[in-house]
Amino acid sequence: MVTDGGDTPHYKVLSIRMIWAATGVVVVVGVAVAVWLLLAFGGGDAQQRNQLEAIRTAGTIVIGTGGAVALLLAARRQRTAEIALKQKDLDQLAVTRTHELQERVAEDVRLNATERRVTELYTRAVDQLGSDKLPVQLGGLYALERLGQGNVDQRQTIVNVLCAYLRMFTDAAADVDTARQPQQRVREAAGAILATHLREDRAFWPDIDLDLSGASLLGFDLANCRVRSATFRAATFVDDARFARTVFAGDVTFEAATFTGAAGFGATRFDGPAVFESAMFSADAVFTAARFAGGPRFDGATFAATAGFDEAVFDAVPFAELPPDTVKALTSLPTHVAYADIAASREKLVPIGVSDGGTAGLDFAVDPHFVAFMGPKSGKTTLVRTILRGIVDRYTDKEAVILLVDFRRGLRGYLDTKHLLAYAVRAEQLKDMLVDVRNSLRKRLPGPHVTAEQLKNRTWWKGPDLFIVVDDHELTRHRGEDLLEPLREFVPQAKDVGLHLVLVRSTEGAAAGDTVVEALRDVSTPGLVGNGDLREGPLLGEVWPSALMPGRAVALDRLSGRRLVQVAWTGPAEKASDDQGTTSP
Ligand SMILES: Nc1ncnc2c1ncn2[C@@H]1O[C@H](COP(=O)(O)OP(=O)(O)OP(=O)(O)O)[C@@H](O)[C@H]1O
Repeated sequence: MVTDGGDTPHYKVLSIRMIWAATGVVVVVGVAVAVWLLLAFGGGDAQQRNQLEAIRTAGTIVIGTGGAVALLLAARRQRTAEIALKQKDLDQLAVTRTHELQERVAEDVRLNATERRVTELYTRAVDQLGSDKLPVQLGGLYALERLGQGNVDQRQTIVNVLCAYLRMFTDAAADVDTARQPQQRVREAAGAILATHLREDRAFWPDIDLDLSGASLLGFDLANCRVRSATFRAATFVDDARFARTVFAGDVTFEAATFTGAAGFGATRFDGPAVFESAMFSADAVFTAARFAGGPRFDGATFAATAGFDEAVFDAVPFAELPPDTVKALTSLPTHVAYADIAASREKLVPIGVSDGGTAGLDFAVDPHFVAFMGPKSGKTTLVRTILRGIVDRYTDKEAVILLVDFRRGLRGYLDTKHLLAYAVRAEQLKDMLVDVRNSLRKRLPGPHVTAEQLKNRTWWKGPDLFIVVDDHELTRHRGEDLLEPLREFVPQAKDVGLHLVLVRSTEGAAAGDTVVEALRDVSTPGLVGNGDLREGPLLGEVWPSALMPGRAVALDRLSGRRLVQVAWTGPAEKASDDQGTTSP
C-alpha cells in the first residue's frame, strides 16, 4: 500500500496482462522441461528409466509440495476471508450501536427539552395562580389544565396543585355570602376542571387521588366522576354537595365533614373503605342505591334532616336487611316527642328531648349556661317551656329561682310556682331588675378570705341558684345596648355565684355582635342550633343552621359532641307546675 501523502490509501493491484504473461512463462517452461526430458532420457535403457523414475518421483514431490503450499495458501485465504467477514460483522455491530447511541442521545435531548418546557409552563402557571388579579389566576388554572391534558405523568401533580389551591379557602362562613367572594369564580373554575377530568369521557384522567381536607367547598359537584382515593376530612360543603353515581375506587373519607346543604350520594359506588364518622348532614342526605364495598363507617354522623338509604347495599347486604342498630343510627328521630315520654336519668338533669343516644338533657351543675339558636316558628318558645318545666321538676324553689325574660309575652302565666322570681316583659323593667341582680351576684363573689374548701363546696353564701331564662333574646337589645350586658362579667364565674343564663334566640344575625352570646361561646356553653338560613354561617362550634322541622336541632356540648335532638313538646297548657296530662301541637 502507498499513500499519496493525503489520507487516502492506494493499493497495488496485479494487472491482467501480468497474469497472462506469467501463465505463458509457466506453459513455455513446462513444455521445455517435457521436451528436454524426452530427449535426455527417452533412450529406454534401464539406467535412463531409473533416472526418469527418480526425476518423476522428484517431480511428484515438487508437485505434492506445491499442492501442499497451494492448500496452505487456500486455507490462509479462507481464514483471511472469515476474519474479514467477522470484522465486517463487528463493524456492522459497531455501526448499529453507534446509531442506537445517537438515537438515545437525541431522545434524551428531546426529553430534556420537553421536561424543561413543562417545568417552565408549570412554574409560570403556578405563578399566575398566585397573582392577585382574578383573570391572571384563571389563566394560570387553564394553563395547568392544558399541561395536564398533554402530559399524562403531570396530571396527579396538577390535581395536587388544584386541591392545594382549594384547601387555602377554609372560611365557610364567608363563603355563604358569595357576593363578598369574587375569588369564588376561580375556585369554581378549579372545581370544574377537576370534575371535567374525573368524568369518564374523552378528557378523563384516570387513577387520581384528591385531598381536600379542611377546605370550604361551595356548590361542590363531583357527580358522575371516578377517582382513586379522596380525602374530605373536616371539609365544609357550603350549599349542596353532589357525588351521585361517582365511583370511589379506593379509600374515601368524609370524617368530620359538614354538609350545610343536601348531600347527594345517590348510586355512588364506594369500592374501598368509606368513612363518614362524625360527619354532619345539616340537610337531606341521599344515599339511595349507594354501594358500599369496604365497610362504611358512620359512627357519630348526624343526620339533621332525612337520611335516605333505600336500595343502598352495605357489603353486599341490602339496607333493609341490616341489623336494627345500624339502621337506627342512620335514620332520623321521631318528629314528635311528648315531655311525659322523656325521662331524665340523673336527678338534676333537665330533660329537653331525645337524641339517638336516648334522653337529651341539660346538666347545669356541669355546664351552668345554655344557648339555643332557632329560626322563626321553629320551636323557641316551646323549648323554653320544656326547659322551665324541667327546672321546676328537678329543683325545689329553695334550690332555684327563675327570672323569666319574655318581651313577646308568649309565656305569660306559664310559670306560676314559687320558682318565679320575676317576669320581665319590658326593657326598662329588665334593666332595673338586672341592677338588683348584679348587686346580689357581686355579694356572692368569693372574697380573698374564702378557702379552697369553701370554694369547692360553695359554702360562703347561701340561697337558691338564679336561672335567667330568656325567650327571643335578640329582643333584649335596647337602643343598641344589650340589656343582659351587666351579667357578662359573671359568665365565667357562674358556678361560684350560682348564675345560669338560658338564652333562646333567633338565628338571624346571631353569628356575631351579640356580646353576651359571645361570652357564652367563650366558655364552651352547650347549646342547640335549629332551623335557619345557612347563610348565617356556623353559630355554635361548627354547627350551622339548616332547614329543619320545628323542634329539631343539632345539639353541641363538650362531652357528647354533636348530635341531633328532637325537643320534647310542651304545650302552653302543660304548666311547669302541674304534671297532669299533655297536649299535642
Ligand atoms: N318540640 C316540638 N315538637 C313538635 N312541634 C313543635 C315543637 N316545637 C314547635 N313545634 C311546632 O312549631 C310551632 C311553633 O312553635 P313555637 O311557637 O315554639 O315557635 P317559635 O320559634 O317560638 O315561634 P316565634 O318565631 O313566633 O317565636 C308550634 O305551634 C308547633 O306546631
